Amino acid sequence: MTGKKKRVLVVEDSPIVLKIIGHMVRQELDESLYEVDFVDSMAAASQLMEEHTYFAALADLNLPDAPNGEVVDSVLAKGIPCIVLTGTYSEERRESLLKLGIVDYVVKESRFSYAYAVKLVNRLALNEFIKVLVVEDSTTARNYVKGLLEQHLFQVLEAENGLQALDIYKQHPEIRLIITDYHMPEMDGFELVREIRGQSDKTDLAIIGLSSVEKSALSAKFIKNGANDFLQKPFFPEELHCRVIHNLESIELIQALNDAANSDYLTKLYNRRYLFDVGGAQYDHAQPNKPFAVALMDIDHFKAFNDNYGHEAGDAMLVHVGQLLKESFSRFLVARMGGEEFCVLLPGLSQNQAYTLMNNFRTRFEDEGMYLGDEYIQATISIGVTSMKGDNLDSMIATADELLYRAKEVGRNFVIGDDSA
Ligand SMILES: Nc1nc2c(ncn2[C@@H]2O[C@H](COP(=O)(O)OP(=O)(O)OP(=O)(O)O)[C@@H](O)[C@H]2O)c(=O)[nH]1
Repeated sequence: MTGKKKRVLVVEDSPIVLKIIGHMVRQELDESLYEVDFVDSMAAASQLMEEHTYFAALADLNLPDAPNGEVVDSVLAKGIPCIVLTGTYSEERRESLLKLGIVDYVVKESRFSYAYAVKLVNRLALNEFIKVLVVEDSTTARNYVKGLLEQHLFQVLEAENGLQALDIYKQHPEIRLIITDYHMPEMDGFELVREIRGQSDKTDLAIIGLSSVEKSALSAKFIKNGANDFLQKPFFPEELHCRVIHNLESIELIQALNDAANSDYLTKLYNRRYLFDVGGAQYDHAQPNKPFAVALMDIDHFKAFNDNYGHEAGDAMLVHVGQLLKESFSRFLVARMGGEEFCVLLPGLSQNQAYTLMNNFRTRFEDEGMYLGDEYIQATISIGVTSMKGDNLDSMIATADELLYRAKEVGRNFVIGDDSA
């Protein structure tokens, strides 16, 4: 990891609870991303907060030197998102904690509560990169929702009606969640949902509709129009947070499944299936008057490489090729076809341009080997590159394959293009 680690403070006086949280931290928080400090008193926590900048804190409400939640106040006063650990639960306690602006509270009941608290830290780190659009004409209601989302570190954008929301969504297509009211001037919530669903489906963008209790039929209508979920007003902060997290996690899960289905497990490049699905569509929709090149490449004598250095070293070499390809062709679709064969689609590139890029890659690969323990090992690659358009992507790949075969025939570590064939 290149950036600085995020620092998390845990303040808890019970040794047993500290031990369990320590275990959860090791299980849930990647140590290359987080640095966690454990202390058992307000005095020690105050000292550390003077010395470091914290990303988040888990703080016990009752400490021997701070029996009335003073540590929570001081964590919040420093602007640190705070997850409160409390031994007891009561309605008054809950209300007073929420008023303070904490991220969440966790009743110290079982290891599941501690797991929840620790996982929340990870969630906050993800939230920092997520844009949420709040669409609501009442400033008070909008600010309320915005404030709750900001406690969970989301980047919040605001719109007063559906039309404004559409405009903002156009400017920020990376928005992952829209929370929208129903009654608004210019364009109401239903119309907004219908419009948005014409552009993005439920697996790319979540929409939560807000409706009042008196008009509970609105909730069903929101869903029928394409919202992922709804929330009846007035709602508790916890309800909003749970719905938000639940909907984002669903999208993230689907995204992860899609990624797994489309990528190669070893090199993390796209796989053959993705190449033919997405690359095939790219080819079919390419402008007929524009060039389109396809390169197919294969590591030389890879069987011998495996025999000499072992299968694991072979795997490492495949990952190495994948990394170099990603770096060298970041603008283009790169896929692992299977085995030691890779493909790059180069829409818009002429034969000459594609040939030059491929030859540069060939020499780069030849020059930049990799370390296997202390040993520096190198390999070479042969490439076939064509810009002769066929009926479809398959036929171009077949042509590139013939050229690749020629590159092997003439001695390997070679690029063969249409002209040189
Ligand atoms: N380590 C490793 N090896 C693989 C993987 N997939 C395929 N291979 C090996 O790649 C080798 C490909 O060998 P061949 O097709 O005979 O070709 P080659 O030895 O590279 O020879 P040329 O292509 O003619 O230069 C086989 O030994 C496969 O076992 C993989 O995922 N990991």
